[in-house]
Amino acid sequence: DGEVPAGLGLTAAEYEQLRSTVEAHHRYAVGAGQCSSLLAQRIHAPPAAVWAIVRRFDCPQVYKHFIRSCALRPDPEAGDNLRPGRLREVSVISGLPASTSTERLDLLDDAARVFGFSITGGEHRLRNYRSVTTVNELAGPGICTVVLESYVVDVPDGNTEDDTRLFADTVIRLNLQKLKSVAEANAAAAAA
Ligand SMILES: C[C@H](/C=C/[C@]1(O)[C@@]2(C)CO[C@]1(C)CC(=O)C2)CC(=O)O
Repeated sequence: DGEVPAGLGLTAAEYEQLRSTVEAHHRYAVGAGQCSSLLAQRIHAPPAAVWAIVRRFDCPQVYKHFIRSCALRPDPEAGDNLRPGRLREVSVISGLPASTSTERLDLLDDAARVFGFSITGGEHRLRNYRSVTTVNELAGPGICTVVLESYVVDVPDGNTEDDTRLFADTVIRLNLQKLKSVAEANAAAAAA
């Protein structure tokens, strides 16, 4: 399908560079009563520097809003290593329709720069939330990294699909903007 998803903020030529990544990592079997979305964030920092932030399953608060604390569940075999299956306990700031979240690391591929996690529990309304984030280099003048983040989630009873997507998209868009700020500030400091 040659179409370019609307609302990504990418040109057709840019999307062509990302199409294989989208098809490999950002496609879901979206069931009845679920919704899914794909967001993109352009970042003027090297992909390796952006990936170094995204890959930190143990401290998402570096680039996410609303998080009060995050603690990895101890894993005697893994120690400090981040590997699929690892769990984290997130607590969020007050004022949201949520208080805690238990999340599982699904994917951490340093070579392909693919990160994925699922929400397995907690006090919130996003059931069966699963997301994948990829960090991609865009060819072209100057350094440009495009982060793609997608998810699939159950639509809670009483909510519409559009409301659920708008809520999750809004949180993710804010997180991606913070990731951009942090990564670009780090790159500027490194260049100084
Ligand atoms: C949408 C998702 C996060 C959602 C939350 O982390 C939570 C799991 C608890 O607080 C939230 C910030 C909002 C909410 O209601 C459910 C984005 C992400 O973590 O990458």
